[in-house]
Amino acid sequence: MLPLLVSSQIREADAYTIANEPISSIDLMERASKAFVGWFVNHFQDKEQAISVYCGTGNNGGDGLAIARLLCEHSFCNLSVFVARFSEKATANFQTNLERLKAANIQVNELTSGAELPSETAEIIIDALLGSGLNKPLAGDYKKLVEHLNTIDATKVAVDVPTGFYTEGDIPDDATVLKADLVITFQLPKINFLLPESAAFMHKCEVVQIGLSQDFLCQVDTTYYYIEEQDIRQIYKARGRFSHKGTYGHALIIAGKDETMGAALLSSSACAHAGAGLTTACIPQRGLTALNSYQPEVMVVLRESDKLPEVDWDKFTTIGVGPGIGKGDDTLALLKAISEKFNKPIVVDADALNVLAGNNELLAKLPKASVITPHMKEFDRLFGEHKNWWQRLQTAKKKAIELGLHIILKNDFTITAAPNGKLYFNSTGNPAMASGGMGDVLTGIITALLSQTYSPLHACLLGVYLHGKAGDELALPNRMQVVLPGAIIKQLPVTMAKFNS
Ligand SMILES: NC(=O)C1=CN([C@@H]2O[C@H](COP(=O)(O)OP(=O)(O)OC[C@H]3O[C@@H](n4cnc5c(N)ncnc54)[C@H](O)[C@@H]3O)[C@@H](O)[C@H]2O)[C@@H](O)CC1
Ligand SMILES: Nc1ncnc2c1ncn2[C@@H]1O[C@H](COP(=O)(O)OP(=O)(O)O)[C@@H](O)[C@H]1O
Ligand SMILES: [K+]
Repeated sequence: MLPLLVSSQIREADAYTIANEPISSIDLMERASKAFVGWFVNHFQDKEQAISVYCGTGNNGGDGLAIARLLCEHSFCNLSVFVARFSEKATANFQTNLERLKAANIQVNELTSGAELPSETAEIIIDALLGSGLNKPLAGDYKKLVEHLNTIDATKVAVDVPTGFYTEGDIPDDATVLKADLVITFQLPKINFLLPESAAFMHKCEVVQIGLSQDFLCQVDTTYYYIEEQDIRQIYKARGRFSHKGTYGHALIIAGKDETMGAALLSSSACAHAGAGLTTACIPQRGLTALNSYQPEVMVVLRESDKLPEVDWDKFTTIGVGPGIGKGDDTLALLKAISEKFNKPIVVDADALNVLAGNNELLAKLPKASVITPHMKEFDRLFGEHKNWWQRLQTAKKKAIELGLHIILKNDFTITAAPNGKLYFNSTGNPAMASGGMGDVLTGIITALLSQTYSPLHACLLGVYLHGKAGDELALPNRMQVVLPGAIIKQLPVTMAKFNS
């Protein structure tokens, strides 16, 4: 899995690579700039297009100058280069690249403090003003320049980080940030790129490799990881010969009420499709016919509204509870019964979470290492209002450790917070999946994986990945705007089949 680093660790990774590869700092910058240009020339093929490159005087600016020189070498010669001379400071690599640019006879325009900003007609603006070295909100000349660039109707491509964007931590509400159409970032996505607040400042992000030390990246101590297909391949277990339904456990889905029976159908159907050996749904009588016709493979334990269902708890490998179950006292009674009678990890979602929000002491009594799957609103109901996603990450980490639970915070890049204090970002899923019932399917999948004796952490990582991957396989090739939960369910065995080799 990819470790995600905060900016101080990125600097350490640069320094470690320079010292141990070894490679000089200027050559590392050249490599980064070549990686940027390599991606750029493959995707922007019109060499006549007017391009303006705006450079600061730090290393991000140094990249910008090197990029301008390399683009010229690739025959992009309708180039204008601007250096923002807003401070006396300049890094040695910036200086070297300025000299190289001048030696290549490329003209540089200097923008000085307070001077009038250039009128801009370029079709592409490359932003190399500030990168991961940002240490305070933009103010004064930088702020003015970025505000000016934001008014210009051009395609904006940021080098590494959009100027003014905080790569980790809180992004102030009133921050001035360059609005990039595309960010070509070095080596690793930056943590805040994966949070919804970034949407206002970047439309798309591409990661290019610059060869930072793998030794460093393998041993770095970080909280944040990005899960990729190769990690899932290691987690996924193909079915063995001589296995039978007993091998894959018996999952109990407790869900549904009259008005929201669909949630029970979706989660129990997803559970069966994701490979539980047996699936039983605990639902009200009124849902029986619907369930039998929708998914005849699923068995039933009936539930009356004012009475605890008669469940032979020991019979089940795991439980998924909550989708469409309602927020009544009967849900509370059920959760209490589960916490007293069941001691293997379970999945708790939706209304069951809303009931827990009013009965926080019960959260600590859930079976050890259980999984809760809140979306943002459910998360805030459980743990209090948060002003942004960075704060939610910190709470998720703290609560996962404190409660000994796995917290799946659902989002574009769904985050699993584990009791080991680590946060894992998922890399699959797309906006076509933003439709009601999608979370119910996820609950069914994770319950099925627990039933198949995946560890709770692996069940979370694999479940979230497969759910998003099924959605990607359906939506992306056909540019579909909407994929319904039922379609994801049907796709699951196909998605899983690809991991069987
Ligand atoms: N050898 C290396 O260290 C490499 C660095 N790279 C580039 O270097 C960048 C980081 O470079 P730097 O650390 O020089 O930092 P930046 O170029 O991001 O910033 C330059 C300086 O601006 C000042 N600054 C910060 N916030 C400011 C603000 N709000 N207003 C005005 N000035 C402000 C700081 O003193 C900072 O050091 C990366 O984003 C990447 O583009 C790449 O070339 C890869 C290799
Ligand atoms: N834009 C998106 N990108 C990736 N995944 C998404 C997106 N929108 C929704 N999803 C996924 O769909 C699911 C929605 O869950 P939830 O909000 O609980 O739905 P519901 O309550 O309707 O069942 C989550 O797993 C979420 O990650
Ligand atoms: K930048």
